[in-house]
Amino acid sequence: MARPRNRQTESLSYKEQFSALKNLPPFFRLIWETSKGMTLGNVILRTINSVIPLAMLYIGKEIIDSIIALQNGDAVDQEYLWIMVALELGLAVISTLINRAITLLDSLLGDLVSNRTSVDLIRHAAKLDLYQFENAEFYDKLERARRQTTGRTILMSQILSQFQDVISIFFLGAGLVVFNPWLILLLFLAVIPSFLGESRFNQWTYSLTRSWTPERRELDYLRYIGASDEFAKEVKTFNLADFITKRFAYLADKYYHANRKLAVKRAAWGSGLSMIGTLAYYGAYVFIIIQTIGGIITIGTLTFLSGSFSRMQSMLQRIMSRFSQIADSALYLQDLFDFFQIEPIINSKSGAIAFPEKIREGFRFDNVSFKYPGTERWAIRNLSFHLLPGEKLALVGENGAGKTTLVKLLARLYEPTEGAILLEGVDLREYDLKSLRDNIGIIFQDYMRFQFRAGENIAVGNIGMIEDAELIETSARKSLADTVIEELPDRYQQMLGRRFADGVELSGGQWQKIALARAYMRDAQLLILDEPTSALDARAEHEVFQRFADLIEDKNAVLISHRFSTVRMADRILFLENGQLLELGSHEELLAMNGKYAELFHLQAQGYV
Ligand SMILES: Nc1ncnc2c1ncn2[C@@H]1O[C@H](COP(=O)(O)OP(=O)(O)OP(=O)(O)O)[C@@H](O)[C@H]1O
Repeated sequence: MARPRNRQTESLSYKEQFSALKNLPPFFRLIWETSKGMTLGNVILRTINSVIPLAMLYIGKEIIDSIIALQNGDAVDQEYLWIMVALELGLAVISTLINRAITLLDSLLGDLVSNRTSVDLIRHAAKLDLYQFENAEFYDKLERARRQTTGRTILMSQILSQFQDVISIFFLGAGLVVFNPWLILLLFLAVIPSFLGESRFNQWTYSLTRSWTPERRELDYLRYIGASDEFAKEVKTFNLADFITKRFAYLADKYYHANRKLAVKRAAWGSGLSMIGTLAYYGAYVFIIIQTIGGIITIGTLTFLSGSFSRMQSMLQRIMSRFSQIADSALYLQDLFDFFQIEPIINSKSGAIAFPEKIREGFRFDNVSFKYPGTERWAIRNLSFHLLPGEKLALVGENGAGKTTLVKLLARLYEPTEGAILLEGVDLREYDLKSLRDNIGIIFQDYMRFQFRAGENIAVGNIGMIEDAELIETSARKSLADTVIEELPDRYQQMLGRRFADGVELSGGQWQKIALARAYMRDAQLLILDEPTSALDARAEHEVFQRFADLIEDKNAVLISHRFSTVRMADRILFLENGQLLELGSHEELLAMNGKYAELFHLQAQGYV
């Protein structure tokens, strides 16, 4: 059972927390660029709203003083009083409307920002290298970044509210200073302990959440396998529900306890520290009452001052605790920006050359060796061979021999650790990556079954041509997927898979025919089929490959198959063992050699393999 690893539990320093604020300007830029109009509208409305509290308090003071003057007979004209009441009503109405508009803008803008971040995240992830996806640390980063795409709406309104409250407090403070500047000092002293406490706890929470990223990722994974269509079949037949729940409960419980400890501590300290603020308020209140009794200030001023003191106190507390929340969110934001900082290693060089229009010399493996990042074992070792122009080469070898690795190197999904792969005598690394990818089509054994429409599932082979129905249908005919599609109720418009409404599930072999059609969607000069036909019966596979070889004419092809009846159709066969070239030649040549290929061929012919 997975146990929490050694985690870094110490919290971040105040300096680190403050330095995270540097993420706010780029974040604000992101909001601004998402919608200038909404951001501006939001800021204007909040600025107007921030003056309202002071205006309301002042009008309240005038109302009370007017009433008292009328009662005492110091005044007879009620007009001023009613004007003030009407003004207060007007302000209350305006404030309500503005608040509603702000909430609306916040949520709309928040949605747009989160959509935009998600799009950027998908785009950036697609740019990264394949090996980066095979690294757990990378997944943690990706996971943390992914979580930031939706949660940041709150941060946005927090920053804007902060701006609004700071202006409000400035106005309220000005009123208070006129009366007694010491009250302001008292106010600040009262909220500082609570602020420091809050930010300390925020740092602890951040450290805790961060150090638990691998477990939270595992929890998400367990939740997913425990309740998803993809796994339902095996979870049921193997009776895995208990195993998954126990594993989930163990991890979730540990996380809950770690979290609870902190939450309880936070609540206890939080209430103690905010009590100091309450005491300060009542201290100031007593002082103001004494001044009123002494006749130094009017009752209206008393309500104005106590009102503005109390509002300022709660506002200041809010500003301070919100500040630490913002700093905290800014730390999380760091995860998002960190992810965007990760750059792929496999890139086009400046001055990269385009893929040749027609291959004349072919591909040459020049003493190529390759280790997967983070592993010690050579997956490919000292491999040298020449793939001639137009040649159809079959790769054979036992499981784990390195066949898929070889084609991944050929498509530059990875780069050789040693040696080089040359195309037309030039290192593959010198070619423009996009032009290279456009000219190499691969269908992997673990190709994706997209829960899209049938036509779209074929179009993914060359997504730029998704509107070209004729090309999609021709590709389907070439891979024999047309017979599958003809039987679907909505034909090319048929939703595939069971995840969405009216989806139709296909058999393994039917899916493979659809996936194979992707290879025909683009005019690639090198086509690679990495066992995408394993679910077809031997006759169908033979037919598919025969058609494939005929249809691609003079283009290069690399085929991987465990069926010798298919393999023998290739011009030459490369036999790999432990990443090394064991035998290379035509079917007849290899049989004559009477080596490993011949041995396996005869075994299969007799029905033993
Ligand atoms: N992403 C990876 N990270 C680390 N090692 C890997 C990775 N993919 C494959 N390997 C290792 O590299 C070796 C070659 O694997 P490869 O997938 O190329 O074999 P294969 O010949 O295609 O096998 P099969 O016939 O089973 O598809 C294996 O030992 C495998 O464990």
